Amino acid sequence: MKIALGSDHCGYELKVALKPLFAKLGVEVTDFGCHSVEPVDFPDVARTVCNAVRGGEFQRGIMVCGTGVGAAIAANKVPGIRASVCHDIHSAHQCVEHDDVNIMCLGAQIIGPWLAEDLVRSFLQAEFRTDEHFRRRVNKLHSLELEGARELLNGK
Ligand SMILES: O=C(CO)[C@H](O)[C@H](O)[C@H](O)COP(=O)(O)O
Repeated sequence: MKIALGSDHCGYELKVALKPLFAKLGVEVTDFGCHSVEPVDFPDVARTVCNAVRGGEFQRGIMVCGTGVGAAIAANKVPGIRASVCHDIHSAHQCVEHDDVNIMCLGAQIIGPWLAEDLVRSFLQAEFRTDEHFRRRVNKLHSLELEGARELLNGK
C-alpha cells in the first residue's frame, strides 16, 4: 500500500513521530509536506495529499493538523475524497469498512503519539466491506458530490 502523508505546522511533529511506524508496517509513504514548524495553510497541503490519492498512485492518505478538523474539511472538498477525523479506534477502522474513507485526519493538539500509532494501524489494516448497503451509501455520497458540483456550475 502507498500512503500520501501531510501535515500543517501544528501537525508536523506528530507526523514525524509516526514515520517509523510506516516502515514497521511495510507501508510506502510519501510526505507531501509541510517540512518544518514554519506556519503553512492546511488547505494547501490537503490539496496536494488529496490529489495524490485521487490520482490513483496512493491508496490512502493521512493528514495531521492541530485538531484534524481543518484537514478533514479541506479534504472533503476534493472530489473522490472521503475524509474523517479519527480519534478513537472504532471510528478508525469502521470509517474504512463502512464508509470507504480514504483520508484519515489526526489532531496533534488532541491526541499523543501512542494513540496516533494505534489509530494509524487500525485505519491501514481496515478494508472496505463491499456489502450492498455500504456500496449504496458510498454511491450516494458520490451523488451528493455531483449534485453540489452541478449546483456550483449553475451559479446556485
Ligand atoms: O487544527 C487546525 C485547523 O483545524 C490547524 O492545524 C491549526 O491548529 C489552527 O488553525 C491554529 O493555527 P495557527 O496557525 O497555529 O494559529
